[in-house]
Amino acid sequence: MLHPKNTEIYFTLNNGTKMPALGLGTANVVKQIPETKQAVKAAIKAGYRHIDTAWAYHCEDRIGEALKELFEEGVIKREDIFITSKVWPTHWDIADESISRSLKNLGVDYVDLVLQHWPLCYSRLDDPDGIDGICRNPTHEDGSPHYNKDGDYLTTFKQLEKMYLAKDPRFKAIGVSNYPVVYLERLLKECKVVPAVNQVEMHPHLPQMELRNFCTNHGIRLEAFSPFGATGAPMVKNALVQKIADKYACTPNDVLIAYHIRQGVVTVPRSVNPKNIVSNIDFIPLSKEDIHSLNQFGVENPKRLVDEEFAVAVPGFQENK
Ligand SMILES: NC(=O)C1=CN([C@@H]2O[C@H](COP(=O)(O)OP(=O)(O)OC[C@H]3O[C@@H](n4cnc5c(N)ncnc54)[C@H](OP(=O)(O)O)[C@@H]3O)[C@@H](O)[C@H]2O)C=CC1
Ligand SMILES: O=C1O[C@H](CO)[C@@H](O)[C@@H]1O
Repeated sequence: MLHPKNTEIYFTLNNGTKMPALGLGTANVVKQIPETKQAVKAAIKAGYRHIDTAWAYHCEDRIGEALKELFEEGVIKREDIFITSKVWPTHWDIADESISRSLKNLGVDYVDLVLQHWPLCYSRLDDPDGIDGICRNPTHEDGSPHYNKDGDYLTTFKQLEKMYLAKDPRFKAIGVSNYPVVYLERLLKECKVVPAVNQVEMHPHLPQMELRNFCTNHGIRLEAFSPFGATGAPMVKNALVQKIADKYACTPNDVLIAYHIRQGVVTVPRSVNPKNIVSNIDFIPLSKEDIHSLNQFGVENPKRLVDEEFAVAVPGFQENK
């Protein structure tokens, strides 16, 4: 039976926007940021039509260079691709400014999706070595996160909602990231717009079953970040994933991507290696039974692999520290 490639699968968001199931992640480690441009060009030429980025990744300008060349070469037009950017906690109360900064760096008039990156409010501290002169992860002298104590994390989404309801042409949809169920419950009580997406860490060690059920019931599309377990791709070495890969004669990465797409979850694996970028396109017809066994593995062995210390204020993070 002929299957589509992962890059040919699209999901519809709650406002009718169509989002490619597979995207290229661009949260590259600092030393690999210069490789972002070639990674984006390789991905687009391989058939990817979705780029996941953020102000905080400090690479939107390099993505912009890649897109400029791809548009000029006639490889793609702006309307052919889906771009996500995100508003970082340093910009919790100036989402408008953050969006404008990202569009300038990307060299585009609009993005398809804007996410509130974290439900947190950081102080905005000057940092000549930071991003746009701002310290990305401000801390107190004791190393604890330098939150803005007067800030309310929901302010950011409320600002996005206000711009969205005013039909701001700079984006098509709005959403959140790293929102636990309890924060989504508050958002749904206080806001009019249901987030189109909630981007969270998901993989067989973190199946997020409660969040998955909640988001499905409320029409919020889940998007899996760190599908391979972040830098070094630790999930690739998982014994159950490797056993299932052997069964389908595919790579563990293929299983880790199909695990999401077969459950209606968008995923955005990161790579700067053109061979890996191409290999992540292969669709695997993962069975319901194999998906269930992967979910059950995580239910029995829950493990957050991207447990950011700066997220200590968010329920569900740093709990085992
Ligand atoms: N909203 C949020 O708070 C967050 C969002 N994200 C988003 O999710 C994206 C992906 O998550 P991320 O944590 O970056 O990492 P991933 O889980 O995607 O893993 C990336 C690693 O996998 C390796 N890899 C990729 N493809 C293959 C392959 N076919 N074979 C072997 N190894 C492979 C990469 O190495 P190589 O480059 O050598 O291929 C890299 O080391 C991010 O880039 C970002 O866009 C991530 C974290 C938080
Ligand atoms: O999106 C993000 O990527 C980095 C690295 O994983 C993380 O700090 C942030 O939430």
